[in-house]
Amino acid sequence: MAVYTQVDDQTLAEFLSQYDVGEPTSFKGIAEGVENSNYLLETTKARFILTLYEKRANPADLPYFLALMEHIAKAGLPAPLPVHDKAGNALKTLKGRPACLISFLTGVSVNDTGPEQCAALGAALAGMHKATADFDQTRPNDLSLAGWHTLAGKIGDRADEIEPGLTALIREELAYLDAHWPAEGSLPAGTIHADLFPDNVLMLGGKVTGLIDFYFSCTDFLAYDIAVCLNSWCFDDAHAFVPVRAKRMMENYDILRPLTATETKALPILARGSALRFMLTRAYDWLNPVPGAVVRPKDPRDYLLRLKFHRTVSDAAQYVV
Ligand SMILES: Nc1ncnc2c1ncn2[C@@H]1O[C@H](COP(=O)(O)OP(=O)(O)O)[C@@H](O)[C@H]1O
Ligand SMILES: N[C@@H](CCOP(=O)(O)O)C(=O)O
Repeated sequence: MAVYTQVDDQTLAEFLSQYDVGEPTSFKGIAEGVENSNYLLETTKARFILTLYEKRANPADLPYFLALMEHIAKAGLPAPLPVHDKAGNALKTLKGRPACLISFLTGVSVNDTGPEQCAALGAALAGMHKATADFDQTRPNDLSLAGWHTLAGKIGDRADEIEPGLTALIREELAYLDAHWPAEGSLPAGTIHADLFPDNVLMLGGKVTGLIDFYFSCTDFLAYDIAVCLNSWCFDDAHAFVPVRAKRMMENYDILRPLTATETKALPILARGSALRFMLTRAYDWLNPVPGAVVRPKDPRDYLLRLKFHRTVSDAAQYVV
């Protein structure tokens, strides 16, 4: 459960008086997520999510994230719509933290990532990439190569507390990625979600009803988003890769936005980078728990296993056979 900052009733009432959203009828901390504090708010008018931005969120990036969500929602895709207060502001301050009220989307966070769900994901991801083609704001991906080096430096040799030999493996992998990561301009780029894990996709009856948690979104290779989804959707509970999931996801993505041959060829290296990225953030959080926070840290070793798998892949065709 991720609640780092507690909000009491009186503070909430004062905050809500700045909006035209009705009176609160229920307010609960949400039992998922690891990055920010999230509350489900029900009022006499509607349901909302109240987010207080924590640790990794850079306040300077928040206007970008909110504008992006608004752009996607207005394009007719199921993204949360930021709620503006009576003075027209969406980004506010609560308990000394940046905060925002966003619309509540119906649906259930995906927990079965079978082929049908992966197919629906592929179409939704391509739809998002198409809908953001005319989004004119940009944000560098601060969790790409340079950011991985910074994180690895902060973790240092404590990585061996997670698994003996991990420090050396991280060093070796970073050297490989430095030498092989695609150069800027070599692959189609645009706005990516960058964290489209199953818990950030809501579905009902097999249909995508919500794309949420845009707080790592940035401008990067579009195919990197596919690599993130290969990692987070296409492995089973025993961390074995399931090619039929990848096949259905990529087939459906391709219908809306066909991948170029260069993008397909780059998938193994993008998947290696993406596996390392999530292993590093998880490793950092594992080794540096936030005192007093209500949060369930995620296991970095799951992504170490994925990384080891991608190291055996020399051709993207191996992902779909
Ligand atoms: N707009 C929304 N509509 C419905 N549920 C949401 C919405 N935003 C977040 N949630 C719920 O809150 C949980 C945590 O949100 P998330 O943005 O993933 O948090 P974090 O950034 O801390 O990881 C989600 O798994 C989902 O259950
Ligand atoms: N998806 C990341 C963690 C980021 O948190 P999220 O709950 O916002 O997805 C991971 O699984 O490591």
